[in-house]
Amino acid sequence: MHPSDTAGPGGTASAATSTDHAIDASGITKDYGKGDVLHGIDYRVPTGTVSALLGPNGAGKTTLIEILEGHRGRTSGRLSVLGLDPGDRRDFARLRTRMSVVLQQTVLEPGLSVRDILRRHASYHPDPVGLDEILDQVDLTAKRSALVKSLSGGQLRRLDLALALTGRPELLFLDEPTTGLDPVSRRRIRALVSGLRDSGTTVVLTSHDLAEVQELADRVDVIRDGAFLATGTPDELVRSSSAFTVVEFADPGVAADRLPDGANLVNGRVRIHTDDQDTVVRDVQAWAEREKATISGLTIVPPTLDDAYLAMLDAGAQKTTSGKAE
Ligand SMILES: Nc1ncnc2c1ncn2[C@@H]1O[C@H](COP(=O)(O)OP(=O)(O)OP(=O)(O)O)[C@@H](O)[C@H]1O
Repeated sequence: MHPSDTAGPGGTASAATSTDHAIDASGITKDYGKGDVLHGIDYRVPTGTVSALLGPNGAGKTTLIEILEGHRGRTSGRLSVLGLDPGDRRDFARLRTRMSVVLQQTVLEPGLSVRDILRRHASYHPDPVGLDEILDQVDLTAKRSALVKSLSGGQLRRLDLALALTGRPELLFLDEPTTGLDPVSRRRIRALVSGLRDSGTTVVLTSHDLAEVQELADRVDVIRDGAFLATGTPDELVRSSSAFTVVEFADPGVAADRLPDGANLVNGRVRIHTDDQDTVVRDVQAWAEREKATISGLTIVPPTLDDAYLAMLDAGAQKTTSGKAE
């Protein structure tokens, strides 16, 4: 889509030049006509990093990403993407050669071969990645002569990615890049994204696969109801969340009322949730000595980004609920 709806205050804001941040947005609002769905978003993405944008359905992710891509106008706020303003028609045209977008679904001509579609796309760019190299990167070498209409869903997604990478974009927007891919392709695409970042490409990722986000993202922004709830590295978000570490060991066969404080028996294992694993492990050892119980198969599983994200949304929901009640 061309930025036909980019008129408005956003379209006239001047773009600051910024080399250390591929994206530098402040005070972005969006009103589709029924009130703001983005409430003054400040969003900065350092150059050469992978940033993930997370949030529940309707949070405003697509709206924000489309504004950053120049496919949607903002109501107000300042925005610089690669030093240009995507809301400005001329800047948008310049940005198109420097950034790429991989959507979940793209319509490609079904009667063209993979090779022909990639060659044609390469002709739009001054310094395209070579055909063999790009096919290898997305693992489609064996399909170079296949027609688009004969490709599987996963192969189409990889072709989309190849098209996006052909022009060596400085900034890449990826929407659920590995959804629908088999585990081997998924691993390969993740390695490809890491490699892009290592070579200086900035990647903005939206994904509901939080294990993938935890593996790939240098930073994560969580948006809810049009405002950021949290920002940080995956580790920072996990550490600052109220999600628990789980300490577990095999059921030593003691009576339920003699288990350690706060412990539950789950599927033949004693399970304790804690935010202080060292104390729990010490307490469990002391308990075992007292009870003459044998501890075996002890595991300590720290919270994941998935756990932290759910705890964060839960806490946000509780805040909203208590706010309404007051
Ligand atoms: N074209 C539109 N016209 C009017 N309202 C819209 C339009 N697009 C989105 N909205 C509203 O803006 C809000 C944010 O929607 P948006 O699609 O940005 O959320 P999202 O986080 O991408 O959600 P999802 O994960 O479901 O795709 C929602 O309340 C939605 O109903």
